[in-house]
Amino acid sequence: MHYLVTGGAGFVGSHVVLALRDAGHSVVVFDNLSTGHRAAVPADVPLIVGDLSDQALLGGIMEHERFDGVLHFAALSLVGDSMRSPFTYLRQNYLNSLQLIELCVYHSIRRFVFSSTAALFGTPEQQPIMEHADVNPGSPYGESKFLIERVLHWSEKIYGLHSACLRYFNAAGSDPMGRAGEDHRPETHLIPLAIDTALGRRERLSLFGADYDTHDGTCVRDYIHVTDLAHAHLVALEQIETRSVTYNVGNTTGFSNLDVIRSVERVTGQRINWSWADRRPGDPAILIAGSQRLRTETGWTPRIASLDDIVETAYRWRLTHPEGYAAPVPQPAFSHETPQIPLPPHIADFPIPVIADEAYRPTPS
Ligand SMILES: O=c1ccn([C@@H]2O[C@H](COP(=O)(O)OP(=O)(O)O[C@H]3O[C@H](CO)[C@H](O)[C@H](O)[C@H]3O)[C@@H](O)[C@H]2O)c(=O)[nH]1
Repeated sequence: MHYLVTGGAGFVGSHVVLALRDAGHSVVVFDNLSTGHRAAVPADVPLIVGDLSDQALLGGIMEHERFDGVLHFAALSLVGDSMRSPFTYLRQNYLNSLQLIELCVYHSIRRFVFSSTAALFGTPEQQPIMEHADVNPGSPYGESKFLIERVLHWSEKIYGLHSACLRYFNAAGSDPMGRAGEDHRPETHLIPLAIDTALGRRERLSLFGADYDTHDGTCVRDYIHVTDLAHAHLVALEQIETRSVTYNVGNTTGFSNLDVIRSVERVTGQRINWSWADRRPGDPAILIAGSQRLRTETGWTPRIASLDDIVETAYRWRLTHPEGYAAPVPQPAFSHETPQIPLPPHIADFPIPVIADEAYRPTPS
């Protein structure tokens, strides 16, 4: 199959690109490199550097290439950030995705995999959180993802676009073969920050909130290895041959922030210098996945399930990539410059399709 992967230079997207290629699929990555890295895209995978808001460019690419499906990762993804910049999150995540989905329908692309989030559940009473739990986003980030799920719901009902909404819990770790890793700038996620503190690359780690209603007062999260998460995309693609699905993707085990600190200390053999800080706005106390639907319907199961093993892969990547993707990564002589696939000469003038809904309807076969 031939897939377009938006945000394929980012943390989760780049691991999914590897999984797709390992499974024998061909991939084109579309990324504006605002948070992703050119070096995170394998050298023989075409990378088109462009922004999701550039409908003309996306439309031109879809006109030129026949994609069997789109996997959509490009998004702003920080809960705390979204509390400070709600409109930016809603506009960029929701509007850009809406346009992308419209383009998919217009170009008769039949499969769409969407990186959704546990953040759309807010602060649920019941843990683990099942797929049918009430949606009540606790942040504009979670809300923006839920709005896109609704667009996909109607896109299937009216136009037959099959989609998988994968609600990620906390993606962590790195490719066990060392081909990709986590490199956010600035880094805001607990595990890489704790590792960098253990390595002496950061002076101190702040732990946000000591008074949550959890076993030790710190937030509890369900950490899912990014390669297991990537495999969930492969099995989801099989499912959406015939229908749309929504899955929670997690390990079904919760670890507190203090548990994470202890795990990083075990794996690295170093004490972590940390101190308490105020709660971070938008953080729910506990998020633990009920992933039963994904497991029973697809047979998927996490292979790197222990927290120490997850941390170990992240640690190994950091040791070999102390500067993340900024360090020189050996590249073959053939290097990709934008755009990687030949685009039609009239690309810049490609008309933005503003078309009556009727035009989208698949012709009855
Ligand atoms: O310096 C830090 C950084 C984080 N934390 C805490 O560590 C926990 C995990 O925080 P992360 O930033 O690592 O991850 P989040 O749970 O905020 O968010 C992640 O998981 C979410 C779903 O649960 C979304 O998918 C989101 O995009 C993704 O970043 C939270 O309690 C957070 O407050 C700290 O105490 N100190």
